[in-house]
Amino acid sequence: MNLFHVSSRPSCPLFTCHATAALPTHPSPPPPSSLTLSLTPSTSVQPSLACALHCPHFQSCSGCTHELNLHHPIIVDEATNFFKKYGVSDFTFDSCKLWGWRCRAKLAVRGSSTNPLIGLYEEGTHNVVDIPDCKAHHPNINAAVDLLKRGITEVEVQPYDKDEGTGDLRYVQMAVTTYNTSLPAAERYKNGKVQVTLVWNSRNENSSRSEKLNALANFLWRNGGPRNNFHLIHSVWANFQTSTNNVIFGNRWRHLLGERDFWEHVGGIDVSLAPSSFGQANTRAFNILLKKLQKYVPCGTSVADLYAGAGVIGLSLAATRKCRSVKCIEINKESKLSFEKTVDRLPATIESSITWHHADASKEPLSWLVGSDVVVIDPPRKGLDTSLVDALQNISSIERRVLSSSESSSSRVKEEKRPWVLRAKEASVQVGSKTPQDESTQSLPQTLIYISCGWESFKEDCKALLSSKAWHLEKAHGFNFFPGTQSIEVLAVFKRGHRKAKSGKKKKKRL
Ligand SMILES: C[S@@+](CC[C@H](N)C(=O)[O-])C[C@H]1O[C@@H](n2cnc3c(N)ncnc32)[C@H](O)[C@@H]1O
Repeated sequence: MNLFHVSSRPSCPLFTCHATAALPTHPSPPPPSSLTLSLTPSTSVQPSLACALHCPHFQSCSGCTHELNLHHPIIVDEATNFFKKYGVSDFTFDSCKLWGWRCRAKLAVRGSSTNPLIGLYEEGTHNVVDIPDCKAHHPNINAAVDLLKRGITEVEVQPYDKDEGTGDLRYVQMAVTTYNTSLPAAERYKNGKVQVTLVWNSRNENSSRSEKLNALANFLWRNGGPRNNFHLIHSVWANFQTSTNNVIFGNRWRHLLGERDFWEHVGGIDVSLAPSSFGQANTRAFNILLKKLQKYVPCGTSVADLYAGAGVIGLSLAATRKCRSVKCIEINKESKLSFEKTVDRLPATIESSITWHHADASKEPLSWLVGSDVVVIDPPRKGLDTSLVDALQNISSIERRVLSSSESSSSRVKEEKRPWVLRAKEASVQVGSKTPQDESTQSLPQTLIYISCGWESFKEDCKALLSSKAWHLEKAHGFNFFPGTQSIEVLAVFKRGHRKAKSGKKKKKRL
């Protein structure tokens, strides 16, 4: 049985752009799969010629909105102009991997047991479009979807019917790990294994139809597990959800088969990601972003990682930048376990004080900023909570107040009494022998690194931060995290205060 669905990569014709990397200047091989473009507003990209999606589901599926020029979403031009207006004229855009980039997909399951449909909703409806040949998916997600469909039919699983609230299988999450050290590095990506989470329409594993769930999991393992020529399935999990709203996952997760731990290697560290934890969909692009990010964090600094998920960003910085301390703040308690596992694999030589806090970054945001030199924020698409924007806008005056009060009260340290702050601190994980720093004597961040997946909200937040004059923009980079769409990931570096005038010797005027 051939489980490996191989899609032929579309050939990519020559395009024109101003690039820092050496680009072909004459008709020659296709461009590398990843390019860093240093863009000026005059950058020209020939419209219809450049790298195209070539996906049979384009227009029926709502996943991709753009078919041409995957390497250069139109929004990049807008971003280039935006950053130029705010003093950054060397915005770069990394086109990353254009096809087969999605390593994490949440797909709806509908239809019937003899004709299951697995895919995304048609725009503006709850009709599911089957997308077996999706060009954005890692090819092994498509192979696992194919296997799952066969299992649904063989085991006679009823896909969910939203109108009636009947059926068993509602959604499936597929996550690919591309980290297998038993293979040469060049072979690892394409041989990624898939962690499958079946979202089952029952309260728990004791429901009358859980026999079907186990039979489906066994089918996947028998036909895609380690005993097959091609080992496709990493593990099978169940999530139980009976709610009638649109929330995909319920609160109950069960590991059914295969390896419990799911490892990926990004930003220089091994990262554990449970299916319940947030994970970036584009593993390769995320790795490129993390490497860029590391350059902006001086060695030995203290970092606050807000909206941290399983702490991948903070822990990658702890390892590569030898941070004095790293503090991760995340609202989803499910990410805690993955954080702890990742920490267990960090090199023993790391001496940072590392903590993870189950907390809402919008409540008392200042309490998370105090004591850090660098704050990294990576919010969901809707952008920053107003309370955090306020704290960042007023950071200079707050700092003056904090410093003067700590001077006047010299060694008197105010006891923390606010219950929500105390609760969040209690719910924290502390790693390493070093105790967290005494925050009462510390200053506030001088560097703010904003990682954004929502361009519209980023622009608003950025304007608000700059209007306060507390920050200026120093650098900005874009990454093609979602080729085929008009969304890009942005990494923007802000520094405190006014931009320093460029030092250059002015020629003396002759009198
Ligand atoms: C875009 S993800 C980034 C996660 C992480 N930085 C990473 O790259 O893996 C945003 C994260 O913010 C978390 N989040 C959302 N609202 C939050 C809040 N008010 N306080 C803290 N975390 C929040 C989400 O649960 C999610 O894990």
